[in-house]
Amino acid sequence: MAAAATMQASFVSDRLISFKKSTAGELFGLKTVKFSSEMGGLRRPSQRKNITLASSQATEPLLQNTLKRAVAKRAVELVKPGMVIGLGTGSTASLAIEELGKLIQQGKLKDVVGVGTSYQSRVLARQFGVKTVDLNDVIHIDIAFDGADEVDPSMNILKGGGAAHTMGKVIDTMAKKSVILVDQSKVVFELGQIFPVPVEVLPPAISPVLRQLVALGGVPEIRSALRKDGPVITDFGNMVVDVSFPEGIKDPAALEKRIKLIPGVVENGLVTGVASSVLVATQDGDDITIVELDEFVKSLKSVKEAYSKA
Ligand SMILES: O=C[C@H](O)[C@H](O)[C@H](O)COP(=O)(O)O
Repeated sequence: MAAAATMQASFVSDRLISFKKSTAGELFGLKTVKFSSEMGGLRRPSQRKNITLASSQATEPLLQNTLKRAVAKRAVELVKPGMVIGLGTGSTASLAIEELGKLIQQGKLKDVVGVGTSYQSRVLARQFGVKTVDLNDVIHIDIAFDGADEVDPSMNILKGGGAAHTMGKVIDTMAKKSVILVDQSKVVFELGQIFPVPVEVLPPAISPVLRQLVALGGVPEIRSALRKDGPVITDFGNMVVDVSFPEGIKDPAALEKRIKLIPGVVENGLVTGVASSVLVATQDGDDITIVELDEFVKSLKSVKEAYSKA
C-alpha cells in the first residue's frame, strides 16, 4: 500500500516521473553498472528507485526531451500528401504535431488534415498550422501518432498519464497504421509495474467502479488535479482512477477487457493488439537512433547474453 501511495504521489507530480519508469537495463533484470553505461547511461534499477524528483528535474528530462523530439521527427517522415492523421496527446505526440506543422508550413506536405484526440492536440494543431477536422467528418485515418507511458515487448501499451487515453484509443484503433512514439525509458518487460492503469469513470458511478476494481485485485486511487482542488476531470467531464496491480499484469489483454466490462467505466489505458509500429528513441553515448521495438528488444537480448558470458 505504501508503494502504491508513493507511486501515486509521483504519478500526480505533473508526469515528471520519467525517472521512475523501467529502463532498458531493467527490462531483462540486468543489474550491472556496466550494462547501464554501455546502453547510454541508463540507470541501474537501484538508482532509479532511489532517485529524487529534484535530481530528475536537473538531468533526466533534458535527455528525454531530446529523444522525444528525435522520434517525433522520424515519425512525421511517414506522412504523405493528402493523408488524414490522428494527433495524439502528451509531450511526445505534441512534438509530432509541431514537426508535422513544420513540414506543412514549409510546403513539403499538402492537403494533410489532423484529427485531434484531445483539447491539447487540437490547440497545438492550430498553433502549428495543422488543419483539423472532426472525427465524425472522416471515414478513415491513415496514420495515428501517439505516445505511451509503457510499452512491453509484445506491443501492448499502457496510456493515460495525461488522462487522454479514451479518444486516443478510438483514433489509434481506427487508424490504418497506429504508430506509437516512445523513448527507451518507456519500454518495460511487464506493463503496470511502474505506472498504474488509468481508468476513465463516469462520476456518478465512482463508488461501485472503485469496488469492482478492488475485486479485480487493483489498488485504485482517484487522480487529483494539480492546480485545482479535487479530482482531475477529463475532456469529457469524467474522473480518472489510477489502479495499481500489486500482483502484476500477466495478461494485459484480459485485464483490459475485464476493466472495460465494469459498468460506469468509460475506458481504460491498456491498449492491446492495436499498435502497428512502436518507434523507440534510444541513446548510446552521443548517438541517438530510432529503432522499431523488436529491434530494440533484440539488441537488449544480445547485450544481456554478452554480459552473462563475460
Ligand atoms: O493520456 C495521455 C496519453 O496516453 C499519452 O500519450 C501518454 O501519457 C504518454 O505521454 P508522454 O508522451 O507525455 O510521455
